Amino acid sequence: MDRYNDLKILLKQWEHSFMQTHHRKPNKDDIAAAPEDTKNLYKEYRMLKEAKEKTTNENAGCIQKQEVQSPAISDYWGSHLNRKNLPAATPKLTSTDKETLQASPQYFGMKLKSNLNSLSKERSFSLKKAVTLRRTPGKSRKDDGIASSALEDVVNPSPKLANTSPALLSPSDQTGSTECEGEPSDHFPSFTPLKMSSLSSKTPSKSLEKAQFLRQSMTKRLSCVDRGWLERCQGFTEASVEHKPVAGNVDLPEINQSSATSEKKVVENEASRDASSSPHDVSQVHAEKCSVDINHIPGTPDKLLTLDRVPEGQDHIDRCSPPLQTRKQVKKTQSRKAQDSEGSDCEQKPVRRKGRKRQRETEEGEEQAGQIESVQKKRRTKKGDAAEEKPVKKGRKKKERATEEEESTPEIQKVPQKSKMPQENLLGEVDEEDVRAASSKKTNPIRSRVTKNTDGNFVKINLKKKSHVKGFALRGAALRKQMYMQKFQLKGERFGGGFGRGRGRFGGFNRQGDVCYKCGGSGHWARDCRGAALAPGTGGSSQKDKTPEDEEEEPFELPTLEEVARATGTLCSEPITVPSSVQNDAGEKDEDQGEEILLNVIRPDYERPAPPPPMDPLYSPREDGRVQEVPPEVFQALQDFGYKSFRPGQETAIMRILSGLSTLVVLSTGMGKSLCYQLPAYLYAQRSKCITLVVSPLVSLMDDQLSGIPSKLKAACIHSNMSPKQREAAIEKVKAGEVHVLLLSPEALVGGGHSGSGCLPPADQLPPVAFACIDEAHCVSEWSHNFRPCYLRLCKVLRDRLGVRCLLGLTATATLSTALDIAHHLGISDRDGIAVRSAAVPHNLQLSVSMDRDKDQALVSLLKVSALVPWSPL
Ligand SMILES: Nc1ncnc2c1ncn2[C@@H]1O[C@H](COP(=O)(O)OP(=O)(O)OP(=O)(O)O)[C@@H](O)[C@H]1O
Repeated sequence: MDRYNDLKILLKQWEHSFMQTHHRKPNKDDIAAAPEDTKNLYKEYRMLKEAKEKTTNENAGCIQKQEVQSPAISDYWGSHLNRKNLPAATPKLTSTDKETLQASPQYFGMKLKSNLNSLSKERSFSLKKAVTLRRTPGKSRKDDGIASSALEDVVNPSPKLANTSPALLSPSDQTGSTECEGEPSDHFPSFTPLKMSSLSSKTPSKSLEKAQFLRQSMTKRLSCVDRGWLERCQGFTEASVEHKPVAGNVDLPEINQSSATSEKKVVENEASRDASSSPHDVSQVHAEKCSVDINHIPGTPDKLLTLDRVPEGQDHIDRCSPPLQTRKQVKKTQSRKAQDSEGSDCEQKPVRRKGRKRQRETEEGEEQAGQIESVQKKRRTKKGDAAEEKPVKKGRKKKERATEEEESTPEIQKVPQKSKMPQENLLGEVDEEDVRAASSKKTNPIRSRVTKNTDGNFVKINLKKKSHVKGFALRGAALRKQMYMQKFQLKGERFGGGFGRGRGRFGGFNRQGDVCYKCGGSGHWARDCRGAALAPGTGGSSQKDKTPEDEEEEPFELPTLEEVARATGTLCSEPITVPSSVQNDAGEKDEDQGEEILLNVIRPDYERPAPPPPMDPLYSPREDGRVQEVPPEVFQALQDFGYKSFRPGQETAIMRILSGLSTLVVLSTGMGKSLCYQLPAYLYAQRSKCITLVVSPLVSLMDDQLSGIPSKLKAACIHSNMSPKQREAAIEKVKAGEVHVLLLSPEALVGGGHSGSGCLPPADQLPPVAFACIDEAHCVSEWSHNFRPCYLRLCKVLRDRLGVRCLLGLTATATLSTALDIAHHLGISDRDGIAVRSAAVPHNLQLSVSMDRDKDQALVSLLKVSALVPWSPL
């Protein structure tokens, strides 16, 4: 080769120099006229070239033959015709090679046409044999589309096959190497991959002899080949010319290594290799079998039957089967496939077949293990099987997903992936380490997911429920109780009182008077008291509750009652004598008699702040207790209010109030009872700074009074519908003396609930109260139809807290007994206190009683009376 290249370089240089001098390429005459050295170089170059071409043709034939013989991995037509084995980038051809290759299909195409008619009459065509070849897996059909056209030429146009008579192929049948010699070297100099260059070791003389024979045989063989098939072969041929290895054909080097030396052995030892049962050699054996069978396919269709005769080779038949079928062929063979059960197996996916093969091998191994190994080893085998089946299943899924990727992946790369799986030996045993590795790969991700879910970072939410709370949450009654207690806690914080249950637990000690009954301290209630109020040893606080700080404190003993009485000067000097009868009855308590005497101390009453002194009346009554005559200023005030004269009862009532005499006014509605407190309030306010309290039971009445009060009077009201700020504002006005009349509810004055205090500030902060008017005074009487308990305490609070001595009761509905009862509460002792008491029924109101059962009809008839007709608005 080196000499050949050197000669080529030298001749190129000479031709280059010739072109520079003559400006044209050298022809034969120029070469003949060249120097002797150049001629010799040309001669030597031609010889070497011719010898090289012949050897390469032989190698190409061998490769084509051997690739046909190794369909276990590629296909019938060899890996060089397999599209998946084509290089990614088609290498470029030289100009001479291109011309040669472009010419060759045309030549053989014309040959094919000319021989078509004559050859078709010579041989018959068996569909059955062709059908056998059509059992091609879809995968192979899809991948090896290049070979499909070639297969069509083999199957359908039987005359073409007839052209390659057994006589011509007899040498190849006899020896595997002789068939390789049928390749033409002239027209396909680069058709043979240069991987076969190792065969160039054959002598050139032998090659020269065989070349002529091969030209004839190969010419005839190629005459039956499709032109398109040959054109598709150009790509691979070009790759061979460029000396680039086939990327996907990994079997080729192995074949090359063995083909030159042991090709015959492969054929001869076929029977002996069938006996080989090694699982690792199974594929190789079947591949060789297929290769042997396929050797006969192009020439003799009868040899196609060998595919069906392969006993174990369903898997390998698929591998050896033609890779591609056209759609027409598929349609034609569908019905035949249904009848042919054997062929149906060939159409199964390779992945599934692979898994079945693995299972079959595993079962065989189990059987062997059961015969040889002990029960303990059987268990190991089962474990190994379980671990092995999982990777197989996993492999199936992966293979389904990445079918195309695996198809393009070389077999060499797949082998190490398979080796990761747990392998079993001939006895069916599985290596435990492999099983652990496989199981760990399978189980680890699952475990990680499980730990992730049970980690606590994720909470399972039931969407059917309307709400979800992580962790413990109160529900139902417990939740309502919690909200209830929280409500009272807020109430205690805001108002300082609230419900008793909420005090100790939720606080509420924001009032100054809230102290513990036991120890007198603040901040806790008596039931929670742990202080020193309890006598030592009584067990108020256990030793466990005592903190070290408590133990360090000095013991404090409460003084006895005697000591307190003596200290305060309230100790009674003379002991109280207990009656004898009581002593006899309680003879058992004689021992404690002395202590009772000592405990008989003067207990001071609760000293309320002294009420302010009552205001002096504007007019003092006469000596006989009657009121004075109406002074002119009173009339003046009446005129100031816009009235010219008093109505009946008003004059007496006003003069009694101005005289400081409590009075009960019982007048009908609309008789002018309001003037009875408005005018005295105005007169008192004219004299000095004071206020008049008007207690009204209803807010509506207060509003009505405020709306109808004379402009001379300044009034304000305090009731429950007002906000605290509004109430405080009204109180501030009262304190400032800007209000003459203060209307308020009895609860606001007396105080509601258990607090015992109303909204009014202490009396010392208020202006002096001239008098108090109780509207709807019948509410005071328990016999009234509208009794309100606060009214019972009303007069007491007015007297005791505010120092009110003059009370005015106003009511429109009070019988005599009720009036007397009201007068009793108001402190009206004299009968004249009920100064004004009009008729219960006004004079302009006539009462009548109807005994009719049909009340509605009686009312209608009454309204139709002539006397009521003018009062129709009624
Ligand atoms: N001396 C008077 N002269 C003229 N009109 C008066 C006099 N006194 C009161 N009135 C008028 O009588 C009407 C009723 O007065 P008032 O509301 O005081 O009656 P009342 O007895 O208080 O009624 P009620 O029982 O509904 O409170 C008012 O419009 C008032 O202006």
